[in-house]
Amino acid sequence: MATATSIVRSPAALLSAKVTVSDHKPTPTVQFSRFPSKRSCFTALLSSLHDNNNDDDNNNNVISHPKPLSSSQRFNSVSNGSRLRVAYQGVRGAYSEAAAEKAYPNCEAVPCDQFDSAFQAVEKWLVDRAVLPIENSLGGSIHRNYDLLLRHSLHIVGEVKLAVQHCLLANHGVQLEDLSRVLSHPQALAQCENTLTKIGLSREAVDDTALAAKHVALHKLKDTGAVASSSAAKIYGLNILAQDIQDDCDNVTRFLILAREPIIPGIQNPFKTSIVFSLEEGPGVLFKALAVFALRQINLTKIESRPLRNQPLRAADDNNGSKYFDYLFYVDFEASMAEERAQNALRHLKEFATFLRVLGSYPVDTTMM
Ligand SMILES: O=C(O)C(=O)C[C@]1(C(=O)O)C=C[C@@H](O)C=C1
Repeated sequence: MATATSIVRSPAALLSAKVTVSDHKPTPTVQFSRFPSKRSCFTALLSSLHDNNNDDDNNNNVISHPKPLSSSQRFNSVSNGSRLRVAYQGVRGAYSEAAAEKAYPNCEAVPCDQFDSAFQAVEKWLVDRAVLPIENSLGGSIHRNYDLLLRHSLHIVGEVKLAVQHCLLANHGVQLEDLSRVLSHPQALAQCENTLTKIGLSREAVDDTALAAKHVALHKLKDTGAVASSSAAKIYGLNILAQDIQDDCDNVTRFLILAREPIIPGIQNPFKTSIVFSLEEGPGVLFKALAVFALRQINLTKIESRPLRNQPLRAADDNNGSKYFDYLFYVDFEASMAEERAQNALRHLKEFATFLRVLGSYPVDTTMM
């Protein structure tokens, strides 16, 4: 199993935190001797690297001239032979760590306290990739990551589907009847909604499933359990009271793999492309947008709409004082950007979209089909 390192939040650990940037960019190893106590490790880490990066950017503008990866490179280690560093949100034992290891079996999985920190870790060259959840078959979309995809400029270079099997965990000696409360990530609580209602436990949300397990173990709680993985049970020394407590046995979370550079899209394997666009207000405009794919026999696998945050409302053209909500549309379609039909579809969409960005064209994870 890959070891989790470096990006930590406990102040004690910060005293010895050491981060080595293992990719092509010659940013030096960063060592911390001391941090202001209340400041998050990550924030301090970023600002300490900021000056370095600025210098570098001014000199050779590395970040604004990305070097595309080939699609086969997705599974390799970095070019200098060291292990790929992959950021995930959560602590050891989180499903996201398992997803990072499924994507890159020999990687060094790097925990981050927030999704945003994982994005920034890639952007600041602290890690090589980030693996972040985007949707779940029971709980639906992880909206925060949709929003972050647009706020940051990373590229989607792959996807990973992970079967999520939740357990109800408690300290040794604690029985189901002793529990009145359960902690977990909101998605995990939503995926076990029916089971938890049947048992009659109150729910409390924390940042990730493994953190819930860690908290229950650390504080030796007797009335509180955690919904988390069997590997979290092992890591934090908890007892598994019940297994497979998700509301449907087919519980799958889809994660995106993010990198600084896009991959060169291929046509040998099934590819998927993710885009985001906005449209003028008007009857049938979304219908017209989706038709650019239907006309070319391109199958859509996902559509998600999110409010356009910097311009959430738009006045109606007829000047009657009414206002519309403005939206961004995220669409995944089954074609590679190397295919002419995909290029034509996007050229067509561009004729009337007010904004369009390709988030990535990447191989489909076929392991769960
Ligand atoms: O809390 C975790 O263990 C996570 O990795 C996060 C997360 C999510 O955000 O959806 C990942 C997979 C499961 O769907 C539940 C939680």
